[in-house]
Amino acid sequence: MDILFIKKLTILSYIGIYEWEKKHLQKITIDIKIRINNTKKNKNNTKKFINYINIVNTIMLFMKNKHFYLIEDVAEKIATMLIKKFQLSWLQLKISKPSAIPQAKNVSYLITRKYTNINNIYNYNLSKIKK
Ligand SMILES: Nc1nc2c(c(=O)[nH]1)N=C([C@H](O)[C@@H](O)CO)CN2
Repeated sequence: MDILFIKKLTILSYIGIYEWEKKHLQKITIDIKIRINNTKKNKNNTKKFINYINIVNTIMLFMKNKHFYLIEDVAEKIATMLIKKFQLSWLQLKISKPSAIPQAKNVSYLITRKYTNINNIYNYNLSKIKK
């Protein structure tokens, strides 16, 4: 099994449950591990690949100018979006908020998600075509 690993993608975002956190940018970091099936080839017999720059740009665009309450929400939303958009079979995503607890170096939320429901993928693609 191969893994594409993006480590400590750093983003300034509006995140937190308190009122002041809606207007105050805070640093979060994201670690993502993506399972890669390296045996797949396309019609021209060349290897398919997941462009990690596209993954990063998708996350940055998603986070831009939005407020999220919980790090749990951000993890779930990004994981769902990446699985659907890039048709990933498995990913692990860790989101960290280093400034959250003064007495702790970091606080993180770690999730592992699989691509399980093909209907969701079709719905997603369809909704994009309709726009
Ligand atoms: N389980 C969680 N607990 C808390 C979160 C969170 O995202 N998930 N967030 C906060 C505050 O926003 C805190 O980070 C402010 O510094 C508190 N608890």
